[in-house]
Amino acid sequence: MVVWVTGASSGIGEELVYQLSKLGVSLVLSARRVQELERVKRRCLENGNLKDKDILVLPLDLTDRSSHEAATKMVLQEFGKIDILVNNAGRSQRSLFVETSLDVYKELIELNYLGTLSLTMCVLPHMIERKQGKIVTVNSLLGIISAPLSSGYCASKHALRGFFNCLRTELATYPGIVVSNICPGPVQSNIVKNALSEEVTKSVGIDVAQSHKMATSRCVRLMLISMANDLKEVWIADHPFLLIAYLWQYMPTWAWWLTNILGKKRIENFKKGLDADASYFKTWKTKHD
Ligand SMILES: NC(=O)c1ccc[n+]([C@@H]2O[C@H](COP(=O)([O-])OP(=O)(O)OC[C@H]3O[C@@H](n4cnc5c(N)ncnc54)[C@H](O)[C@@H]3O)[C@@H](O)[C@H]2O)c1
Repeated sequence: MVVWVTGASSGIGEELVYQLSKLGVSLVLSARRVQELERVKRRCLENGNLKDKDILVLPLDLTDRSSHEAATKMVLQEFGKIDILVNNAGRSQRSLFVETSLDVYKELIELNYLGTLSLTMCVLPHMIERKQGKIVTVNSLLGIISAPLSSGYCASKHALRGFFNCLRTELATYPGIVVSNICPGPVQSNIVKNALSEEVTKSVGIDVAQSHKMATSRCVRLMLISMANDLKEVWIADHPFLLIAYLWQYMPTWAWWLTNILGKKRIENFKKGLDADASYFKTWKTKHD
């Protein structure tokens, strides 16, 4: 199998290629920083069952849509096929709408939404020709629910979920092509550190507490099980996050009431310069450890 993973230089994407390398699939590692991708490749070779020729480092900026066709051709030249495209690259947001430049919203849509669509558009004709393949998109619980300080991120992830649910129905005549939305809750990674803030040139930039988040390895293991079983949508989270997602799905009026209460605290923390999530989840975790 040939698996192409975007955002393979960090977090969920990085862990995903480590676990995939142990399964003996050929890998294409994409992100913007070639040095980081080379580091990840070296670790895949050290820990996995792959040889140098089985891993292609392919630098790619998801927002540079004009480069996506050539990148796809390069993968096909190298391996002759693409079995799975994992649309994983993305950025989050930590800022209030009233304080945020419209450019931040544009960037989140360009990267998380249009960049993902563009790469999918390049790869899909090849899957249609072979009548098989998997398009796996790392969405988020924030593609289902919404939380304050992430309005642009939520919008981009909701858009992605709507798009891929629609694409799946357009591909109904190709039952060998699987379209899968993976929706994790909080997972340990650099997502908050790399999140956009009020200006497009400004990211959060600091390490935040991660102990209330799911271990990256656990999230990726559950992703792989979902992929192996062709699941169409997967919610990967512990409680209370999973419970909140169920509330949003089945009892939205209650969910909005609860989100207003929790959200108020989140905004307070943010305004004090604290990590928006850590303080109240720390209390919850201590009670339940
Ligand atoms: N960590 C979480 O809590 C969490 C929860 C739900 C969903 N997600 C989603 O998981 C995916 C991976 O995020 P992560 O948590 O590993 O964060 P991360 O910041 O550790 O990794 C993000 C990856 O995307 C890449 N990337 C960013 N901008 C890019 C661009 N313009 N072109 C190409 N690559 C680019 C980064 O280089 C990095 O490799 C994202 O789509 C994110 O929305 C994360």
